[in-house]
Amino acid sequence: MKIYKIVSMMSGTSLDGLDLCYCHIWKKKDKWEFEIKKTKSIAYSEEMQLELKDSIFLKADDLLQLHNTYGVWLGEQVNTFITENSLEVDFVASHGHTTHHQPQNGLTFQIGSGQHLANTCEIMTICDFRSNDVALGGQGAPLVPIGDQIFFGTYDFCLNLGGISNISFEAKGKRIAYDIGLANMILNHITRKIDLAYDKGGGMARTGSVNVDMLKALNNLKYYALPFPKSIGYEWFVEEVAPIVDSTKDSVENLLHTAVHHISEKVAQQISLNLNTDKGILLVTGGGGLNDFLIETLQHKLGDSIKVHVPSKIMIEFKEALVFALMGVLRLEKEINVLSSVTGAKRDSSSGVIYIPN
Ligand SMILES: Nc1ncnc2c1ncn2[C@@H]1O[C@H](COP(=O)(O)OP(=O)(O)OP(=O)(O)O)[C@@H](O)[C@H]1O
Ligand SMILES: CC(=O)N[C@H]1[C@@H]2OC[C@@H](O2)[C@@H](O)[C@@H]1O[C@H](C)C(=O)O
Repeated sequence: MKIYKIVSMMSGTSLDGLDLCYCHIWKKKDKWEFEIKKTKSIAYSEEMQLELKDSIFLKADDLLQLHNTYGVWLGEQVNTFITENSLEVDFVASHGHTTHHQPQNGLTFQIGSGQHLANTCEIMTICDFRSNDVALGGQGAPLVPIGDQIFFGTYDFCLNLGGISNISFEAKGKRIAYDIGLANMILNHITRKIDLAYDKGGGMARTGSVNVDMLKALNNLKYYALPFPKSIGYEWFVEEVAPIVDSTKDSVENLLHTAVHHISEKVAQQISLNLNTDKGILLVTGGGGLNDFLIETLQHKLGDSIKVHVPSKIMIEFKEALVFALMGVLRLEKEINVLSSVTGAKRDSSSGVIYIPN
């Protein structure tokens, strides 16, 4: 039995940092299985956070430069992670960092040049998992649902509360998934007003109260009324959401409290629309799983028919990185790793570009 040994990396939209995961993945009796062996999170410096956040405004040559230097930086992080833990590695799977995501215009771009990365760590690297699906007319996102199906299929719903919230579930024998909308991106945007990276445990949000006008404006965002397949990027936040938050004159506590109600209301709505059992389990991963106030508010809005399950901190933080490792394995095995039932592409695909160090 072949056991794949992988270092995978994810840099998400909340811009908190880079997640590295070392795992083993193997197939037993036609079923993929995994074990997470080591993990590491590297918080972005304030400078790097700003550089990545503002990358949507860069000129093409500056963006390409960043693509290359960030690729080298990723390779260096792989080297350090391997040395620190004396790891044996077959390949690296890297999501990169999404700077542009406009599937409606036929484009998505994750920086972190695969060739620079592979050359820096001298290990075969698989990355650029989204472009092929967009070329096939799909959203190129979300991609993690293939992992939900293969590794976490016993849950009725899988919810990711990252920078953006997205959900995945089985309906009529098919995996369905889409970005629901806001999550930590809006919460972090609010706390940055007082130079705070995030609201730990939702403690500040808990002490606030709802700003009715802001809640109404957020709930009325056009994206929520669109049918799936659908996905969003940081561009959407800058254009549609930030103006609502920034024009609301209220305390940080009230802004946070309102945003938590909005996030959980939208998630609960999507679940009740797609619930076809009277007792279901919702797996929640992503940093929002560590926001106690958000989880409590969500459970309250969901009522008794769905039990929110928050797994271990490792699973909360590294599930996405783990799934990119699985996607790399599936790519090498020429098995499907992107589902058109989720993205709306012309067909399923085995996506990801393979770079050999040179
Ligand atoms: N203890 C905590 N309490 C409250 N919120 C937290 C806590 N720890 C992390 N978070 C929130 O989770 C965010 C990180 O979440 P995560 O790493 O899942 O996002 P991401 O992977 O960047 O996003 P995406 O999945 O959208 O790409 C942080 O920026 C912060 O807002
Ligand atoms: C384009 C892009 O990077 N999208 C991210 C983002 O962050 C959450 C949500 O929006 C999801 O669609 C996706 O990430 C995860 C890893 C995914 O593809 O499943």
